[in-house]
Amino acid sequence: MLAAHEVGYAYRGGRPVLEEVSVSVTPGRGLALVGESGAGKTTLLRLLLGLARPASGRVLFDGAELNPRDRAFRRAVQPVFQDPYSSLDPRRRAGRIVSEPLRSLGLLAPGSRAARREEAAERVAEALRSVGLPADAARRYPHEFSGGQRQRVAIARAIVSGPRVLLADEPVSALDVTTRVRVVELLGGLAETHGVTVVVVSHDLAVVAALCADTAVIERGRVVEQGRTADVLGAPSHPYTRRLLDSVPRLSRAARLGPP
Ligand SMILES: Nc1ncnc2c1ncn2[C@@H]1O[C@H](COP(=O)(O)OP(=O)(O)OP(=O)(O)O)[C@@H](O)[C@H]1O
Repeated sequence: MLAAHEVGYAYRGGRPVLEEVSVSVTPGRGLALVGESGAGKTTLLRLLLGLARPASGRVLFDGAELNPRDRAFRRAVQPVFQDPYSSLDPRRRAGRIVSEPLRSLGLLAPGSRAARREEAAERVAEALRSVGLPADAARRYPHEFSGGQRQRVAIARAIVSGPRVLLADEPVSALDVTTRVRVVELLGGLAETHGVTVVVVSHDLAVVAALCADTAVIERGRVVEQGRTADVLGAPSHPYTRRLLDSVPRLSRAARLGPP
């Protein structure tokens, strides 16, 4: 459905950030991209979103070279960003924010202005319901929601067009722990009920295990290990993955004990 085939990428004048990276998204199987900070995960997500073009290799959507202007692609592949504070326009009501993809992708049936507005309102209400927000949330501005609710608004905007893939970059890392669990459950539920496949960048391996059947481990711009999440995290074959897993108990122990 969506794949990177031996892609390479470098930011202007810099060293390569990705080298010969191949990953593919299989319908119904969430894919996690994990690796240390700076490994290139976000850059890979940007290539899969068509926000940047690979310097070498190819990004394919439904078997053909990805064209970011292709409406079918823009409808099918939607982003969810890390920080719902900065990804939602503070001057617009949630209803307007969530309906934006319907307008920009021309998904409203042709008809009178009033009929289109009514259709948009119905589809927005349905998307808001799907993410567990009341329909009257449409009238509120982003600052009138909690962080978790704001991320739900962002997810409603991502699903309103009926996408096949959600590309989510650290979708819950800006949230507190309890809210995080709820939003992960929401994403997992949407994957089942709406048939969307999630591609998630996360440093939280619990999130990865909950959402993704497959995992690719990236170290300094290269995929060093990939396969079923249960295998990759359960019995890692690459020393880098083992180090990544080893750092988890250390981190949670440190968090429990607090500063020395
Ligand atoms: N706009 C940019 N211009 C130049 N270099 C960049 C830019 N964005 C990222 N980089 C560099 O590219 C490399 C990969 O960054 P990227 O954000 O893809 O990593 P990441 O694995 O997502 O890291 P993190 O987990 O910290 O978000 C890093 O060395 C980073 O410094």
